[in-house]
Amino acid sequence: MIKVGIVGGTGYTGVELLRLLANHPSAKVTAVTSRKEAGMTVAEMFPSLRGRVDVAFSTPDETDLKACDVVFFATPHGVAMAQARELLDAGVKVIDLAADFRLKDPAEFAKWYAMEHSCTDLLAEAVYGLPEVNRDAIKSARLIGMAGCYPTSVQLGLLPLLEGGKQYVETTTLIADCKSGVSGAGRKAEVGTLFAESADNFKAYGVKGHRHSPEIEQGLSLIHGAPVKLTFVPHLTPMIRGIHSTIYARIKPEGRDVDYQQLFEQRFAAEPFVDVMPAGSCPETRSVRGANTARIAVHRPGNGDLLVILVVEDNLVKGASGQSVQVMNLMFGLPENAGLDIVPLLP
Ligand SMILES: NC(=O)C1=CN([C@@H]2O[C@H](COP(=O)(O)OP(=O)(O)OC[C@H]3O[C@@H](n4cnc5c(N)ncnc54)[C@H](OP(=O)(O)O)[C@@H]3O)[C@@H](O)[C@H]2O)C=CC1
Ligand SMILES: CC(=O)N[C@@H](CCC(=O)OP(=O)(O)O)C(=O)O
Repeated sequence: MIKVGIVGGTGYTGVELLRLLANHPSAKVTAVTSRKEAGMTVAEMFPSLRGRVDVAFSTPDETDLKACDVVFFATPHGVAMAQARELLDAGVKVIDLAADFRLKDPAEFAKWYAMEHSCTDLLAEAVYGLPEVNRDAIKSARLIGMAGCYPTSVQLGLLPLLEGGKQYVETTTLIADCKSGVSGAGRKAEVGTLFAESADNFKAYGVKGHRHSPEIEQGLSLIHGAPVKLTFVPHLTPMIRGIHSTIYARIKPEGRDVDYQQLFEQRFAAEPFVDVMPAGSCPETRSVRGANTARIAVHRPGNGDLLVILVVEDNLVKGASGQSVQVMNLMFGLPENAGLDIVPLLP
């Protein structure tokens, strides 16, 4: 049994990890931290886990994380980079759900996250946690910087078009118009996610620049093998879970005769967690709620020069905790879908 530690078990991605790992056949949560709720059992805090998780929160200082085989950081940016070195030296694998190990350039990290990177020596070693792109590297990694929630959906939606230097679409005019449910902002108190502020409302944010833009451009440029530019506009929608990304890509002359439905179906045929919908479909966020699946549809309106790619995922599952369990499975040589064989909850 793999011994799992979770730093930040009271947040939305933390409790989602607890839920998913409660059903995992080969992993058990043996340590979970919270500074505010230390002493309380997980089941007292989250009655949804009564009878399923038998562990109590303890403070990060009191928790013996070095006794774990793997530690997930479900914490704000800046926490994992302060502890990763010590854990790795003790032989513990580290999976960070925050952005500490996503961007390869520490100056970009400082610019977007308003803090200096305190562990730059590990940036080169860290592997980006997006299995459909980096599966082999993940299998042998000790340290993972999980892909962000919006970046997961956008990179999956563009993967078949850009991979390996493909010249089907223009790579300087890409647009990702993305919408997220409010759990994407975490469980911390913020005026913008109050019911009275976010319910019955719809708004864009971060239009001038969002911290996921450099992550998406870095990832797409690596996928393509040449610089890729993208305009990313996130929106907040009055739902709890879910991301819907609408991606626009202008077809180049070289891409006019491509059968895009077939391209997407073939690219993802062997992927356990990516479902390419039949031609003409419009995937709904509720079709993936609670599950580790991204559903994708590719459209070419009027058979013209613009591709419209629709991607839905659950931000807390394929966008965060589920994908991080998928990554753990790969790191430990387990079946990739262990603990993740979940039918979405509907309605
Ligand atoms: N929500 C989402 O959809 C997604 C989130 N992420 C990323 O995952 C991470 C966690 O997100 P989320 O679960 O939403 O966040 P939350 O705000 O819901 O939870 C944060 C957790 O971290 C703990 N924590 C806060 N500060 C510290 C600290 N300094 N040291 C140790 N523990 C701390 C909190 O507990 P306590 O204060 O009691 O210690 C809490 O359990 C973030 O980096 C986020 O960007 C990634 C993809 C999607
Ligand atoms: C709705 C909302 O506020 N979403 C968050 C992104 C979700 C998140 O936590 O970002 P990571 O995937 O990088 O960890 C935001 O825009 O900052």
